[in-house]
Amino acid sequence: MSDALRLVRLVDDDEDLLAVQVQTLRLAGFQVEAFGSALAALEGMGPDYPGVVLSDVRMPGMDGFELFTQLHDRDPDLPVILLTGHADVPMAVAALKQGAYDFLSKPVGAGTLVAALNRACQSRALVMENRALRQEAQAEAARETRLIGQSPVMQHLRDGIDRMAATGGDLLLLGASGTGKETVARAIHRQGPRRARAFVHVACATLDEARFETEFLGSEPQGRMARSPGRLEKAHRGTLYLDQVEALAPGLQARFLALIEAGEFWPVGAAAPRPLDLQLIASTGADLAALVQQGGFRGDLYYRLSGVVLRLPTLAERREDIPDLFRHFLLEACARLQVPAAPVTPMVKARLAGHDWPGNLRELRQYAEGHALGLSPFDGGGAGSAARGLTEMMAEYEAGLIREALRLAQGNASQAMERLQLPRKTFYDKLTRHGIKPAEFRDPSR
Ligand SMILES: Nc1ncnc2c1ncn2[C@@H]1O[C@H](COP(=O)(O)OP(=O)(O)OP(=O)(O)O)[C@@H](O)[C@H]1O
Repeated sequence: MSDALRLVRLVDDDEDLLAVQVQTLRLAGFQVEAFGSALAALEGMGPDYPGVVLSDVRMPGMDGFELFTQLHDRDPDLPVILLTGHADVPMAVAALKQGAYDFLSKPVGAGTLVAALNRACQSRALVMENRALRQEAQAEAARETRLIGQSPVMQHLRDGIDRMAATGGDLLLLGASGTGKETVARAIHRQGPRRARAFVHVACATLDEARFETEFLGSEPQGRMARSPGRLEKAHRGTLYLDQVEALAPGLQARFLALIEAGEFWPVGAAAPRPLDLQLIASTGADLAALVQQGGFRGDLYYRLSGVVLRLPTLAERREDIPDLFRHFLLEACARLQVPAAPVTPMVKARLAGHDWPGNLRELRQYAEGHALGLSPFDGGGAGSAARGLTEMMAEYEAGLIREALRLAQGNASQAMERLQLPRKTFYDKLTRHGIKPAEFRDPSR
């Protein structure tokens, strides 16, 4: 049997029979939870129970049929197998019609029992997997973000996304905080052949040895019988996204490298490892090559991860996308917060043009949200207006116009000056005051 969890909740008021069945099933490799009454077996059973139920029908108090009915109400997909004596067959047939998985007539041989439970566990595993995928797809749809932006750097990035989705190769995403690394990783996953499988996000900064074992590998926590699949297993056939890979502790860097080099993982309940099949996307805002030089990151892992690198531009490198992005975030915020669409005032435009947006898309998104709530200047006297005076806003607007002129002139200062109709000295004074360097607007490929 493949990846199915072989977990059985066994219910029988006959202690001797229960003991025999427990032994038979444990020998056959099942994890067994034994209960002497239906009431006890019902305890803690919710729709997320990953196993199956095998119950005797005839029991004092609540009988097996009633137990099945109650379980069926909680989760109609839960496989319940009933063990019946000769006289109970009509009742068992009625239970089948109402959705019981199967019934077995006593006395039942070990082979029949094990085969029926194996089938039930397989069916349960399929249901649980489908539910998990559906949930993931719903969450994905809720998170789904259209990649906004028509700037050349963004077009270039889109080509990279298309290529990576088509090849399914491993990839390193380089970009400052908030430039959209995770969004791009999700876009690659969504466009690629693994879209029906999971996209698993791993925040490397939160991983320590213990969490690597339990949460990532899914190893057995002390004293617990059931192993649950770790994030690695969940990413099998899907995409594994290693966020802030530079934050991976040195010991974990070594373990991680060994794992991807070996290309194997242990699924829950499996007797042997399986070949690991996933698209690995790592992201970093750090200069990993420099970290390697300084001994802060393993060179071998760096080379393994950085075969293909996509660099995400900062917002300052694609200022022409800012108005579209802002409108997108604003509409999204107004819909989410259920407030009327906020107008884009001249002061907002000035801020969009003048500010440097060091926090990139995340900062722009927050600003849009603040504007939707009336917190930006002159939108109703919120926090923003108190913090920023007219002089500051004018300076920002001015800086924005100068940048725009330099961009249109591709860094040529004389042309920019002409556009702005400014004398040379005034122009250069303003550049100094705003810390603007024309060279940054030149096209490096020319
Ligand atoms: N091209 C895009 N178009 C529209 N929205 C985007 C785009 N890229 C990113 N976003 C949005 O910008 C915000 C930041 O993006 P994301 O979380 O992907 O950045 P990140 O680089 O992974 O950030 P960090 O390094 O801080 O984790 C998110 O709200 C995301 O939905």
